[in-house]
Amino acid sequence: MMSKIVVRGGRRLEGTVRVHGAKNAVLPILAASLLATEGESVICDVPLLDDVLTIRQVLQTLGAKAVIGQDSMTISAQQLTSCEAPYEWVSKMRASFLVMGPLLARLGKVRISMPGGCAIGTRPIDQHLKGFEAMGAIITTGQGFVEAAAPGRLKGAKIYLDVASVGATENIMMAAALADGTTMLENAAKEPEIVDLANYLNAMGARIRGAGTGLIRIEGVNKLVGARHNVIPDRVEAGTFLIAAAITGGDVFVEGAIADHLGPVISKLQEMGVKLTEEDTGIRVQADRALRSVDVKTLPHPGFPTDMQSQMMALLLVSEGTSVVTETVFENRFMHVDEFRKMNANIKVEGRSAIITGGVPLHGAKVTATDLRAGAALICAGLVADGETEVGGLHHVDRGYVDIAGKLAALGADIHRTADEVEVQEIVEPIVLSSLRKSAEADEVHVAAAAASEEEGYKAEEQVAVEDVEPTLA
Ligand SMILES: CC(=O)N[C@H]1[C@@H](OP(=O)(O)OP(=O)(O)OC[C@H]2O[C@@H](n3ccc(=O)[nH]c3=O)[C@H](O)[C@@H]2O)O[C@H](CO)[C@@H](O)[C@@H]1O
Ligand SMILES: C=C(OP(=O)(O)O)C(=O)O
Repeated sequence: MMSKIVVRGGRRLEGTVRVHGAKNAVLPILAASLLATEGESVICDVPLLDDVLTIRQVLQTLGAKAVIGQDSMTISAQQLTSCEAPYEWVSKMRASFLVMGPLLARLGKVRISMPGGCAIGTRPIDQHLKGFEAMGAIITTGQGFVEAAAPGRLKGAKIYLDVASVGATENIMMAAALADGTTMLENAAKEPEIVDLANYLNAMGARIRGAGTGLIRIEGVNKLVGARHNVIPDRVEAGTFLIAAAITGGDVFVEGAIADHLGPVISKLQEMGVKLTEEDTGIRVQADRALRSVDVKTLPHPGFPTDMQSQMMALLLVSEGTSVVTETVFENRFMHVDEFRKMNANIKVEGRSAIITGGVPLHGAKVTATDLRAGAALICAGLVADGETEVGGLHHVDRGYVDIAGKLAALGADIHRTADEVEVQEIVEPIVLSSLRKSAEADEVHVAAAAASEEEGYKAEEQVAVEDVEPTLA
């Protein structure tokens, strides 16, 4: 039996919840660690998510060491043994494609599976490839793979992105950090995770200016070395808890939430009548009266984040009046609408907009997370629905939330996760790692064991430098 999260609605959330490190920051940061030819990188505040375990597998497949510690990961990438990122991992998680820039810059060649589309949209990679080509890479695609070679070295270039893509900005920034000459990246994405990646790359010895604005200047350097870095708190997880608290009329302190990263979410919640107070170490959310409906349009940062759209929709379901939610970033990010309807929600979709008639009572139902944020949104709706809501499809939720049920239960929600027999039997390593999620004490024991067995593995295994390996590219 696949596990489910079971919520019984009606409890008001109260207390403090701590936000983990940001999934969307740690994934590119771990990919960027491949650029270090000397020294180790120690990445702190690493959330132990399934996506993090996936990128770790990718790094290991390429020959890097990636040892999990207590909320941290230590990466040594001095000797890479492969330039190929296989289908197995890239198909599992699109962000695996972020190793393309580092591998191309570092090794001059890469073979990587095409990430393909996913539930929320087709998600092309044309802007990533356009950037690499402008830097002199020769790219061929076929049989589900992208192969690229940069004879000599990548060259700095002026690159204009047709869409301000987060992933393309990150991939190009990482490649340009080791290129010959200066890259000017125009219409770059401005998300806080891009600033975090640039800070890490600069700590490794890169020369990047302007991250967080639409124009990023990257002066290529000859060498990057391992560095220590603390990942920023997860603004989407923080925003999810702001909404979970607000939907129950609760009073919660979201520790680690950074108001600057949550501007549009905070503004919309305030328009609705939610009280938010910025404190030194986080944000307090209080919602003690009926909420007003608002219209929301998703946009690239600093606009309203698409990753908060479904959670916001859950809150709009319980507010008075009619709201229009328009999704402009992904063409297919309304799959949660049908699931909300199972809970009695009144939503009409017209093209890229969803029209929500709020204030209709929600009823518990069996629903499925259609993507990661949809899962979080359904859990939020379950917190106020009458009766029991059973949320399945938790493999999506586990990609991006560390123990969401445990955190909500600690705030007073009536919520639990059922055991997960099939997944536990099928996935060997994540068993150890998911048990790490259970308690801080267990964490220490298992982390020590995992690290020790890994160290032994390294000793036993003969390391082969990538230069000694037959090129895998045609
Ligand atoms: C791991 C990670 O950080 N994921 C985030 C990242 O995804 P990701 O980096 O994949 O998202 P992008 O910013 O690239 O995508 C935004 C839009 O640009 C389009 N596009 C993108 C690349 C390209 O080469 N061509 C193109 O047309 C996409 O199809 C999409 O419509 O940003 C998204 C938008 O904020 C978030 O929802 C994801 O949570
Ligand atoms: C869409 C998301 O992630 P990804 O880009 O990894 O699919 C998300 O975090 O909501």
